[in-house]
Amino acid sequence: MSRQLHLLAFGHVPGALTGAWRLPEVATDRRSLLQRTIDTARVAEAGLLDAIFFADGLNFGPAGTWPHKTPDDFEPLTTAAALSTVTERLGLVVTGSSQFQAPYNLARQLLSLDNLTGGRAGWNLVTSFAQAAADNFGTRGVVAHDDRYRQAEETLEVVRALWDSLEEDAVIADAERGIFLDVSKVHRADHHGEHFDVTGPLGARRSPQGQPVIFQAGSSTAGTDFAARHADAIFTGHPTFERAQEFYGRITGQARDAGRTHLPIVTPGLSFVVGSTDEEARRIEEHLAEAFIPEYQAAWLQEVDIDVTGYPLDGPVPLDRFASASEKHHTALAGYRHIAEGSATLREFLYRTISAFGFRVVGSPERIADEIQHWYEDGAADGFILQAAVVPDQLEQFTQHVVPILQQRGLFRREYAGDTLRSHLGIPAPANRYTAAR
Ligand SMILES: Cc1cc2nc3c(=O)[nH]c(=O)nc-3n(C[C@H](O)[C@H](O)[C@H](O)COP(=O)(O)O)c2cc1C
Repeated sequence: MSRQLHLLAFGHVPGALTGAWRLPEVATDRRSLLQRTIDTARVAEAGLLDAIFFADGLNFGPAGTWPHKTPDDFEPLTTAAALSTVTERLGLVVTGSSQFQAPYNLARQLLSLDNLTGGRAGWNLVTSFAQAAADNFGTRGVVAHDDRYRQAEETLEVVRALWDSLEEDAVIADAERGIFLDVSKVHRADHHGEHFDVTGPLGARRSPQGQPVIFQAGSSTAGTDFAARHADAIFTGHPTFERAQEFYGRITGQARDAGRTHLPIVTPGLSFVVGSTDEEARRIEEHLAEAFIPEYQAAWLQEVDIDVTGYPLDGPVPLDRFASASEKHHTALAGYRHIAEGSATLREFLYRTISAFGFRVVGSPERIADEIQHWYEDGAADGFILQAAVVPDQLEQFTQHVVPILQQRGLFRREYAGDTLRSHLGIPAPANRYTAAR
């Protein structure tokens, strides 16, 4: 299959802009948060996007953020299940922690979602860096970084073994004999490792796409090593084309070295403001900026060991309040430093960090399409995760005005080629290990 651009959208309401709830058009909107989430998924599907994506930090964030937050932190898996009933083709990618969830539960929930959605589920496997998340699970401190990846490795091994419990043709449904399953095609995981002992089998049939798609976002040495070997698709975030291109070359090189024939898809974050002209986009940007809450953002950054709370917003960025580049937040810190160096004031820095997971473009549909094409054709990305400031509004501007340009240029699909997330992403279904061994 020829190479194809992939577009996913963040599904969190009311959007990626902290303080989006203050915008008059949001504050006076009578839709419930659930309805706004549903509308966002529908816009994503009408725009033929590959998937909608839900991140998850397993905590409510630093206390300094609480006064400014909306309690819309829906749990990703249940949200995706609800959205599956109002969409037909759109992929649904949910974050699940290898650190705090038992592999059996993860395997069961994700394969259930995959079956219930006709093969549209993806798992964003995270190792959960936040101390505040650890505090919610009764663990005494965050497990050391590289140990988290060792555990992630074993979690994924167990989950995949459980997903292989039933071979494709295990179901025979012989009503006459009362035999539903051919037990020679049902397998226990019988896993005994450093962190887990799991017997299995998992009583769920193979999904229409074989198995859920694995997404990963590691950026440290251990993280990229893990992603290069295991991920079907890789989330990442870079403030400049050059950094993204370097990352893309490195991670696909690592995947090749690991012997992978089907290379992972790399999708950096793209934060955008689209208007009919560059001038209009700038006006919309000014309007959005009025809702921004710098105090929220300063408090939020404490989570990645940057503590600039209490410093004058119109003064310089206090760079000595940034942790030295730790493995813990490797790429994030590098990205924030880059932003800090180009910001005249702390206020400007804080505003620009709302798109820290990615590149930011403010402009006409053509300008945004040009950037996408440049990154895609010049080796920096296979696609993007769209982080609209306000959803569904800004996402809809994108699907209505940028997507048609990408289609005209032959970069993006004009219709879905299949019904599963794997078919959108062009990723083959993995063979069941027992079937393959026959
Ligand atoms: C687009 C994107 C989305 C992410 N979503 C989550 C998330 O939902 N939950 C989470 O705990 N971490 C999330 N992360 C953080 C990564 O899982 C990872 O911890 C981070 O990139 C640092 O990499 P490292 O763990 O290899 O140091 C995300 C990262 C990116 C770039």
